[in-house]
Amino acid sequence: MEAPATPSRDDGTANGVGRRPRHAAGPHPAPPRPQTSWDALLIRRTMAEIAPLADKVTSYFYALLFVRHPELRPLFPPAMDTQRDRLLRALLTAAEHIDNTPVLLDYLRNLGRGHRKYGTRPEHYPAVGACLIGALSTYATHTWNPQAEAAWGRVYATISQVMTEAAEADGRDAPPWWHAEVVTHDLRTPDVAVITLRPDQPYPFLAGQYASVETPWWPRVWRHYSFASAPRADGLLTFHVRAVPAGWVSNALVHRACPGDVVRLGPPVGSMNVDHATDSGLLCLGGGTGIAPIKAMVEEVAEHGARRPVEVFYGARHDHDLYDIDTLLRLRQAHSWISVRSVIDREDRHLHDAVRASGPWRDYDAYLSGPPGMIRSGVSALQALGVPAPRIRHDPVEDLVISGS
Ligand SMILES: NC(=O)C1=CN([C@@H]2O[C@H](COP(=O)(O)OP(=O)(O)OC[C@H]3O[C@@H](n4cnc5c(N)ncnc54)[C@H](O)[C@@H]3O)[C@@H](O)[C@H]2O)C=CC1
Repeated sequence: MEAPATPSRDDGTANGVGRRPRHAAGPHPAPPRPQTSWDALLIRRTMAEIAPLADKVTSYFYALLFVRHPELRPLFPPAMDTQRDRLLRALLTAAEHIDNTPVLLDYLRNLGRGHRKYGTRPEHYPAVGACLIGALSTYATHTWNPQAEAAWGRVYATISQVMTEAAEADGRDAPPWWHAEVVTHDLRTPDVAVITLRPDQPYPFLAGQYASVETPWWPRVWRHYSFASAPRADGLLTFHVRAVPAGWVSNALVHRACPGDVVRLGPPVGSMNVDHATDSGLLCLGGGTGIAPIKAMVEEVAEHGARRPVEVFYGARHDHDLYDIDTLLRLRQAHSWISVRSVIDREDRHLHDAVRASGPWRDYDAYLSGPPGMIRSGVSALQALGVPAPRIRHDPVEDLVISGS
């Protein structure tokens, strides 16, 4: 059901799909899962049947949509390859969380808000819903029946209602997108740029969040990047971008963008934020350009004024990949309670090994940001050290799996 171009991060192993609701495992444990409803069972049955045919279902869905509604084609990016994966992911997400109302609502509201920048309007939803049901009924030949169709109809009606209401409410006090001018472009390595932008109007966000970015060279192709600084008094925003092979947006931002160019930004999203209600220590693992939100959060803690232990582990494959170490070292110099350790890959020692060796970390809130493999190995190392899962926070790993384009 996910309509136009949901952004993906393409600086590395991109996060190719709409962010899933299982946001940063936060300090609050997830509520117990309610009993599975009949609709949820029917939805999951369909999903299980179409899972092996995902490619066919998504191609058929888009073919139906563009044949029946050619006026919607311009809302989507010129190349639909990455887009194809997103549809199924959004469906799986909705299906997976259908009985977990607060989580699903949060996800759908963000999705609705995020869709404003694509030009999605309320009247587009029934068109998408009819084509979705058309595609599912064509491929879920064993499980499709009137009950399944009714269940999908109800669920889709809820999804579209929540999304349109959220978009409408957001429209009362926020623009659908922001224009932002490149103010500085600093090529720190042959493929990593630190870019500073000046939005055309105030852009409120929290350290740890991210935004989707569209360049003028690839209209309607959006990618996620995290804010690399805490909110600043001058309103400027900073992003770290690595140009990845065949990464449209990342290559444009790293190798083409110059001061004076104007990009578009979607609204801020993400819930990997610092909890200022506690004074627990922060254990931060940043790998490669994943250091961006970690730096933003450390700056925020510093600005907040409370002295709490902050232990940063900055992982990189080679020395020259530690492109932002000087900034972190300056922060450490200014605040005695911040510690910064860089960890260069060795055959027998990676970032998670270094973190494990310096444990136990049981009393810390852990924040991880970087490639999916790093997040997974970091999380298992921390869990093995006894850090409770609710204290381990990161953006959803599933979103980091699909490569950007
Ligand atoms: N640019 C941004 O704003 C943000 C980027 N990210 C993500 O961070 C990643 C950064 O990519 P690169 O800079 O190319 O990082 P990279 O591939 O150079 O790796 C950085 C660190 O992660 C470790 N690592 C990589 N793969 C691993 C694996 N399979 N198992 C264990 N450790 C592993 C490396 O050892 C190294 O310490 C991308 O996936 C990007 O999507 C995440 C948040 C923000």
